[in-house]
Amino acid sequence: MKGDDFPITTAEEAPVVEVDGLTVRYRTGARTRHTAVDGVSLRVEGGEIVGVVGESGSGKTTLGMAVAGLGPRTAGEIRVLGRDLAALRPAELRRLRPEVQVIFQDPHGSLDPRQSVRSGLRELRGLQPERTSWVSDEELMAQVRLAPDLLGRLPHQLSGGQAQRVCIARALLLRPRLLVADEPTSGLDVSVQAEVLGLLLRLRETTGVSVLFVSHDLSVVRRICDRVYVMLHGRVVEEGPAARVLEDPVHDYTRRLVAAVPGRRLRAAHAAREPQNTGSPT
Ligand SMILES: Nc1ncnc2c1ncn2[C@@H]1O[C@H](COP(=O)(O)OP(=O)(O)OP(=O)(O)O)[C@@H](O)[C@H]1O
Repeated sequence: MKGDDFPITTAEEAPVVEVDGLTVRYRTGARTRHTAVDGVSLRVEGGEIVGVVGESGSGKTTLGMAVAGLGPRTAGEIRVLGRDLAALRPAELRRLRPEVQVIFQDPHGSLDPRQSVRSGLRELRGLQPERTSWVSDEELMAQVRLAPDLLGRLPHQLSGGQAQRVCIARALLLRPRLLVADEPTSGLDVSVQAEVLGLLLRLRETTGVSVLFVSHDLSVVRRICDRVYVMLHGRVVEEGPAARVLEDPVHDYTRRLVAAVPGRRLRAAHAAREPQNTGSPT
């Protein structure tokens, strides 16, 4: 089999991502290591939105970056569409890489400040011409509910919400099976946050994309996630359907996290699980 031509297992056949016993240790000095992720196992099925929650420093970002193939892995296995990332040859890895795209907290920081939206998309198309030919720039903008005249703008001419939608559009252009979204709405106003969450839910319906949603905000997680993993000191201490975990937590730590959320916000998030108003182009 040619290295760049192996068949990628479809989401129907294998989970989009399976993580088994993942451990990540950072070197913190000549003789010291910090274990940021400690034997974590998780899976994300096709079309699922799966949350990873926990306090600051619990290892969420480290886990998300390892799943995206962008961060270190000390031990354990990460399988994307049934393929063990560590066992792939470079050409196979290059082929698999676009299947997982990342959206970060700071959309402006993720965009090249000198590039208009359109020239940024052009550059991505140049890198992956076959994978990106399925959609025009204008259609892509419509998918993320952005007006086409924003294509000519530079990042600093976009609001935070618009810039995050551009980042989502850039990720979608590559037709990924998984979005790793690391606190994607944390820097946004509440109403803009709701629009971006609504957009992610709608994209899941229209494209079948799965999302690994990293967040410390339980009301946001309750609003969009099907299942959730709760992390403490690098370990998963509780997992299950988001409704069960956040409304009837078993682990003391999860109880404390839930208790810290003003009651009204979790109830509002519960109500917001109903059909979304994703807003019109902005
Ligand atoms: N490059 C690094 N070198 C050393 N330690 C690191 C490094 N990156 C992260 N850490 C440590 O690993 C632990 C997990 O960090 P991580 O960023 O994954 O947590 P997090 O749950 O995403 O936190 P936050 O919500 O604040 O982003 C923390 O104790 C952090 O200080």
